[in-house]
Amino acid sequence: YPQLQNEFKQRAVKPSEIKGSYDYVIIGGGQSGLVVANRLSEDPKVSVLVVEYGYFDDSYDVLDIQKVFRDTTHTKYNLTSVPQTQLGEANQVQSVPAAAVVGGGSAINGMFFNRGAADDYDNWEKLGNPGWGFNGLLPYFIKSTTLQIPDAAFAKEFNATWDEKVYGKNGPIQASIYPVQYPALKSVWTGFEELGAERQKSGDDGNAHGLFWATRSIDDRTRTRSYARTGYYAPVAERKNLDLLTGWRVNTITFDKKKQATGINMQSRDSITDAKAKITSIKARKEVILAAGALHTPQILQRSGVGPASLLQKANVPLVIDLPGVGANMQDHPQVTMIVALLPLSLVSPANYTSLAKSYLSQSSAAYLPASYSAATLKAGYAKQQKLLGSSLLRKDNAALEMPFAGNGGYYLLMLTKPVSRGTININTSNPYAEPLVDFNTFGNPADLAIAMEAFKFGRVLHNTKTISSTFHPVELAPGAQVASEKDLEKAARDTVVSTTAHLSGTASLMPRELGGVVDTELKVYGVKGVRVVDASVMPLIPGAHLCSTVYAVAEKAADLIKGRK
Ligand SMILES: Cc1cc2nc3c(=O)[nH]c(=O)nc-3n(C[C@H](O)[C@H](O)[C@H](O)COP(=O)(O)OP(=O)(O)OC[C@H]3O[C@@H](n4cnc5c(N)ncnc54)[C@H](O)[C@@H]3O)c2cc1C
Repeated sequence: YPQLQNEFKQRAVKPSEIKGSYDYVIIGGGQSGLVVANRLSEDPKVSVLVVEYGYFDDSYDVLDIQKVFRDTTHTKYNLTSVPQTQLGEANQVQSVPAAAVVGGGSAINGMFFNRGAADDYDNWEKLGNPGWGFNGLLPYFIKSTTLQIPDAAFAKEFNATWDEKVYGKNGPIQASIYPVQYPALKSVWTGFEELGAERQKSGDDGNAHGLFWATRSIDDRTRTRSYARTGYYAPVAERKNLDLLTGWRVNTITFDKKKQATGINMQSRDSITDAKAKITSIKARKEVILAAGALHTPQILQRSGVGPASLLQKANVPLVIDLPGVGANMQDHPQVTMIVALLPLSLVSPANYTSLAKSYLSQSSAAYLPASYSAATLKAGYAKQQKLLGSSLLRKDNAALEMPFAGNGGYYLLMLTKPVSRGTININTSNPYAEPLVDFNTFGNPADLAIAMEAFKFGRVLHNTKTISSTFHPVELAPGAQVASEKDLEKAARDTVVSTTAHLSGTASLMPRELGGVVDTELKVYGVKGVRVVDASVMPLIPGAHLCSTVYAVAEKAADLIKGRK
């Protein structure tokens, strides 16, 4: 790839070159961290340090879209969840995917690049966050992207459509409709239509329901990955006011007596097992910005004394501010596999959807929350979420299930897009420097289990449509036709559910403090000064989409807020 050399441009600072203070210190050079670093350093008078635990990965495999699921163990954290006793015995401990590399999740993800329905983001606004609905985010979805129009012959053959208005023309991330498709895709499409799924011009204009062409974060000119490093970092790597330090871990944010953040403590990654390792302090003259992802942002806050008081007491961490929401409200998209359409619950389960949604709405709101959600604020926040989610489940223009389809006749991923169970990410109280304890609490709320069982049944209905059955003659390999009774379907769901689609979110939520929120509408952490969160942790409700596109929009909006442009 000689033509791609520029994509790997870098100016890695050596530890000895690091200055003692910067205007902004960004924790994490992953996806959101690089967006904010780029935008803040546009002003040459402003100095920015990014501290990233991972390293640059200059392997061309990163860019090669055929290597999308290559072995990335060297660019990931290696951890598993706590046992989830509500799941099948062999399925309780699950891996927790999280990137550790410059570019973060955007460097290793599957390059699905879609947005949730307008209703998903409007729910953020309805939780008490003016400016954070779909219309408030749309300018940032546009700013972060460039749409690459597919070849006309391809578009005609596959009837591919899109809405140019909702993408940018010069945004850093290339969004394309991938023009290499199996011809049999058309038959899968027809099968969905037989069941009443509606074709949309686009899913990214707020209409993410029914059938539509989703974009991928792929630069179609070179058929390579377009990600935060190529789009946001490489073009500005030479800026002298932007330092990126790799292979270092931020331990804590430091505060003065007035709870004003003063900077960070950090140590080199190769010293983290050494109890006597040298700790380096860096001052932040203006702000410390957390972009460490939904897994580590709550851990760093808790380690710094910002989090649930009882947890911090157990861990012997001196309390700066009691914020029960740090590490709570954790959401991901669980998936059950039966070996893209975004389907409203009414389509997945025409006979039962009203009763499913109503039975969820009639639950006592605190009934299925994790035991650690003792704070009244967390319960109040979930009660408000329950009303919004319940009514979204009843809507016909919002989806409860995602089924991406490729047209190769198999492999249906059934992803629950509106999980109602809530998990936690907390520091390990016996060692806050070990990896955090992740409890997805998948199916903690029986409403998620009920929807997963309906998803299995829907897959069978789809296989039996005239077009799909006659084109593919599908044979169900898993869970298998013998799994028919409600009891067996429930067991299959518990035994096979995958807790994550690598969409960890919500652990430092954008919500009013009295609803268990952690950051305000300017993404400032409640109760302290000079700390913001700009990553996937702030999403108060997980949108019904893969998260990358929303992370770019949130980080772009965050950068404007920090610069004082609203
Ligand atoms: C395997 C995988 C597949 C995915 N597939 C898709 C997909 O196909 N489509 C899609 O839309 N989304 C996908 N996602 C989700 C999406 O990529 C993420 O939601 C998004 O990248 C998260 O961005 P972020 O900025 O919140 O965190 P990240 O990009 O994870 O950035 C956090 C960074 O902080 C660093 N860090 C953490 N702790 C510290 C510390 N103490 N000190 C210094 N640095 C630290 C980490 O090393 C990391 O680089 C996938 C994610 C993964 C992991």
